[in-house]
Amino acid sequence: MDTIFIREFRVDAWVGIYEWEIQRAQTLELDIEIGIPDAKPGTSDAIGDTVHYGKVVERVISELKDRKFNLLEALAEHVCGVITNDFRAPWVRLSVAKLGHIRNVRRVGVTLERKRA
Ligand SMILES: Nc1nc2c(c(=O)[nH]1)N=C([C@H](O)[C@@H](O)CO)CN2
Repeated sequence: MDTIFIREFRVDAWVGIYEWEIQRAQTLELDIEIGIPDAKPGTSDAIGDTVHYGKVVERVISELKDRKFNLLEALAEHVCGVITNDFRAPWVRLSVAKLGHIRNVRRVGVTLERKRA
């Protein structure tokens, strides 16, 4: 499957189980791969035949602005749902990382892969 990628996408979000995380938003780093149906946009050359990556970035920022999650898994599930349902992507792989949370570890997080139902 052809894919679109969005890498090292930094976004502020409310996520975590500890008091300091509940009190303030933190910056996460997302890597997103989005399946696109087939080679159609390569031949049609039309933005309407593909997923507009700029719109995905805007939408993810707005989805995470005011929602609160305990777990990265739940946040990632929500974002995968938006991409498969609202952007009609057949497949998505999303990694979400917290930065500098654990000594000696630059990033910790989760990766989810989902297909459109
Ligand atoms: N599998 C997970 N483990 C942990 C998560 C999580 O979202 N998924 N979250 C935390 C805390 O919020 C932590 O990141 C604070 O530093 C711990 N483990």
